[in-house]
Amino acid sequence: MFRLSFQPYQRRFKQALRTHHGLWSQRDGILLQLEDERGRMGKGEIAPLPWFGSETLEEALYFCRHLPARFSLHELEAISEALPACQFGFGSALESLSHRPAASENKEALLHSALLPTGKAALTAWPALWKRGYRTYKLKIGVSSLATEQDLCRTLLSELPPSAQLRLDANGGLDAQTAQQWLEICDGSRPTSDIEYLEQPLPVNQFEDMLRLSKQYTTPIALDESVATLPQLIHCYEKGWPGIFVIKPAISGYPQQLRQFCQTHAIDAVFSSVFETEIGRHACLQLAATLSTRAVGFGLDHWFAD
Ligand SMILES: O=C(O)CCC(=O)C1=CC=C[C@@H](O)[C@@H]1C(=O)O
Ligand SMILES: [Mg+2]
Repeated sequence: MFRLSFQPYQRRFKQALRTHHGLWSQRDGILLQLEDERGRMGKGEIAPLPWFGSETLEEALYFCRHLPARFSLHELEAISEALPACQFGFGSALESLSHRPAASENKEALLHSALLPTGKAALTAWPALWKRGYRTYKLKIGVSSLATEQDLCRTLLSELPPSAQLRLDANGGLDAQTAQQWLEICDGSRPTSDIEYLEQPLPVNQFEDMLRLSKQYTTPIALDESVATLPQLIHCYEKGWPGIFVIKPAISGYPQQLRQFCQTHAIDAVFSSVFETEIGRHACLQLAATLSTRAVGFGLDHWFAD
């Protein structure tokens, strides 16, 4: 049997993150601790991202508040699929309690990608991140006009050193025509271009259009919102998605199930943060270290006040 203690937290961003979903200025989450009958303790984090399809913070708090004072492993392993952030938080706490040390020594070998501020601020932000060792950057698009963002992207690519890689993330904010225009530019600048991939160009309900585009252009397309939870990821895999899968472990569901799927299916995965704290980040990077070779999207500490 287990007992739970938990604490909601808030982390304000230094500057609001502007994406096609809107403005996001504060990360709200829950830190939890499990204790078993042998006195072993395990820490976990619940970091919901409702606009990606996870539960809300309120739903996660309701779940935590309504667990009995002592509960069984069965109850821990039977959390609803409607609560993927809770599944991750309790699943990773269980792993840390039983000291399931995944290949954490690889964590240090991970390459990291830094999320740039949206718009022209990206041009002044990347040099300091370069000095800190980042060689992969992500730029949000699908927020301003196509012409404005394409000019910005061209300027950024002209400034970045040749060894840098750039990821473009539309958060589903393009339509088929503008996605095609972006892919023309991306393909047109290959092979010298540093554009690694175009992330979630179209809304989740346009899978077939993204599948068609993935066959028409060389630049890889990465699904993110479309594969936010493990059931969604499996669904897109079974529909034959040939491209990259962006995995946000903290909202994907049980880490055990995610590990199992990725170990048995050779998918091209990029592990990505949801701006969680060090507790959730540690659990996510333990997964990334053994399941992907691409830079991980956890270069976010510059988004928070020191
Ligand atoms: O993946 C990364 O490189 C950093 C994390 C990141 O970009 C995101 C985290 C959470 C919500 C989103 O706005 C955004 C994304 O779409 O990937
Ligand atoms: Mg994304």
